[in-house]
Amino acid sequence: MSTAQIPVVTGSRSRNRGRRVAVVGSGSWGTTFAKVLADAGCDVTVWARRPEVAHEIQVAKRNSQYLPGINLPKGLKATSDLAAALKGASLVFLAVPSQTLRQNLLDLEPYLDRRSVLVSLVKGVEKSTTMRMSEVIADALDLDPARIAVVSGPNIALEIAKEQPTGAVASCADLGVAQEIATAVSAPYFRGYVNTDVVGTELGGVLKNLIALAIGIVDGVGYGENTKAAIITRGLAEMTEFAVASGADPATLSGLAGLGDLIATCQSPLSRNNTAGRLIGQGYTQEETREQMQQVAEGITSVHPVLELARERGITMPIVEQVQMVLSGTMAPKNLGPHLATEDEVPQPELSLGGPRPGRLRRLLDRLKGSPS
Ligand SMILES: NC(=O)C1=CN([C@@H]2O[C@H](COP(=O)(O)OP(=O)(O)OC[C@H]3O[C@@H](n4cnc5c(N)ncnc54)[C@H](O)[C@@H]3O)[C@@H](O)[C@H]2O)C=CC1
Ligand SMILES: O=C(CO)COP(=O)(O)O
Repeated sequence: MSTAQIPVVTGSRSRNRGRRVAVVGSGSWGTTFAKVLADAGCDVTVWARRPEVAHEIQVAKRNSQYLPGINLPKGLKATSDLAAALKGASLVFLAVPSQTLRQNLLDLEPYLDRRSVLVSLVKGVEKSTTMRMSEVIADALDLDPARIAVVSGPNIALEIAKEQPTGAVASCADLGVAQEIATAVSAPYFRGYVNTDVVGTELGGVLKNLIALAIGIVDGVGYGENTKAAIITRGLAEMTEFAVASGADPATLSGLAGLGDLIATCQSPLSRNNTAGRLIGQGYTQEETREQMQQVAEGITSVHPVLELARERGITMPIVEQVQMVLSGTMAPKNLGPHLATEDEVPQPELSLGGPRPGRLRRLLDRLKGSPS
């Protein structure tokens, strides 16, 4: 079993009794995820970099900067002391910006229990190395793959903080560990699914941000639903081809961590990537957009490394390339469109389907298996 998404029974409160977990990062996702874990019955401590944020969560059960109006569970604990946060935690969920993760890992290493599992909730790649977050964890801490996992899905933080139902995929090379994580996160309004395709699950979250930037850009220009539907459909094809060329199972990209997250992020005005794209489409510069955004928009940092990896893997990503051109100011936002083929690409009959290209995927899979294409 590599990619089938197996739901884990909800209502796991009793199964999670006494399960100590930590969440590193107290922005919108770290705080929301800590609430999910607490509502699933886990004993949760969230680590905040800023003592005043830890104090507000611990005492007032609020995080007014990132989740205004949300009451956090009574039992949720918070601290700015990493050692205290990690003490006894069997699962350590990481919800910090992708570019700071490596340093955060080095900071937490001295306090990490040898048996605890590190679970990335982060949807970016490290710019300086082009590594996915699970690769950064392995590289920084030299851990066995069975101790590294990811959780990803259609998870707009504020909606989940309001207990609107959704789910996510917990993925680990060790299926038993993935099941344990899915049980830990299964709250009444949040369902955990499992697979062992870490690459596909993780890349779904990274790549949908780039397509959401494109959607925001054309939204900012004023284009309507046809353009957006075409970008989403062709975007999924680009995501799938890139992921498969990276070793993922194509089925993962059709699931919650791929298509599911793509839909949520492209449709929601709450998405930071979508919002950043919209500002750029409206004519703000990248610098002005960064200044206006109070939160992390991972896609902006991921565009360059993803295109670098695509080139290495012989993949064309026309939409992502256009996003890069708009961001760098070499293409006007109004010219971004779902151009189906670059000039040197002769459309094959299968392109007329407009969706993922089965022939191309088969050739990519053959190439990875070492079969003649
Ligand atoms: N917000 C959401 O809906 C979701 C976010 N994610 C992912 O979660 C990750 C974290 O994003 P958010 O919580 O949304 O971001 P955010 O912008 O809401 O919060 C970022 C947090 O990181 C902290 N931070 C900044 N520099 C830091 C450093 N050097 N060390 C430690 N912490 C630092 C900030 O103080 C803040 O608490 C991102 O990769 C994002 O893609 C994943 C799913 C949903
Ligand atoms: O990953 C997310 C939803 O699943 C959040 O997307 P944004 O980072 O664009 O807000």
